[in-house]
Amino acid sequence: MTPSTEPVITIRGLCKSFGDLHVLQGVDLDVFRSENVVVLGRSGTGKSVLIKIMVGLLKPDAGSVVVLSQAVDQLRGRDLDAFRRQVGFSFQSSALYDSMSIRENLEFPLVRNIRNLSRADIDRAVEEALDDVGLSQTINQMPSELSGGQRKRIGIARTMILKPEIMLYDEPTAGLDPITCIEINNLINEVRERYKATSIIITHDLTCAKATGDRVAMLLDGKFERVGTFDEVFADPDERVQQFYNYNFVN
Ligand SMILES: Nc1ncnc2c1ncn2[C@@H]1O[C@H](COP(=O)(O)OP(=O)(O)OP(=O)(O)O)[C@@H](O)[C@H]1O
Repeated sequence: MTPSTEPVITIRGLCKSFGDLHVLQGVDLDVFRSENVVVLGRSGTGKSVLIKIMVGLLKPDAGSVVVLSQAVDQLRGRDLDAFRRQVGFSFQSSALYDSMSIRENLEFPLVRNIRNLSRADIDRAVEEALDDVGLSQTINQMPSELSGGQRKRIGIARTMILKPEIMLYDEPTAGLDPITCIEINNLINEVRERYKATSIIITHDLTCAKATGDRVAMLLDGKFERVGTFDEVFADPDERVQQFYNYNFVN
């Protein structure tokens, strides 16, 4: 699928420091509708800070972040709540509630965010979301009974059940075996095909980056100094870029 030329996320001159620690130092990025953009960067380079600013959990020191035509740092109260429903955040830990069954985990965001849903509507949405991730059979199981890969898939289903326009994936393949990683990569691509969602994928896993990213943006010294296709970015002889590549495949 070819992403459109309509930007749904526009970041300009974004800066964020914590005391003397200058984490983001002028980040610029456009993300287009239905595009998968992978954000790469070493630990502590500010990937999570960037995502938190994008969903209004942190305030920038300078610069602008416009998501779905809204200036995120201006949003308050109900507007911020409505905005966050359009942006799904799939956490690294899957963030499932261990004391709830898979059905209850999937019902939770629906009941919390959408009023006046009938029992039949809820059942249909849960069944569809589970079917989308190929785990219909787990509906009455508990999270502890599932594998790490299955929990990740349920986490993605739980985020997708609200049909967000934008998906943010934080380390979607961390801690999974290579075959399960490939399944998750395929699922990320399927989500985009099925829902025309726009996705930002934070990862250290270059196989994931290559498989899912239309473009890759590498955070170096507080900026996206390298943005392009996977092959374009890693063709760069810059030592920092090559080091990132080599450590992924050698160590
Ligand atoms: N609320 C905060 N207060 C102070 N420092 C913070 C805060 N949030 C993040 N930082 C610091 O900002 C830097 C960037 O953190 P961030 O979590 O964005 O890194 P990251 O690139 O996501 O790393 P990783 O790949 O390890 O998850 C870190 O040095 C972190 O300690």
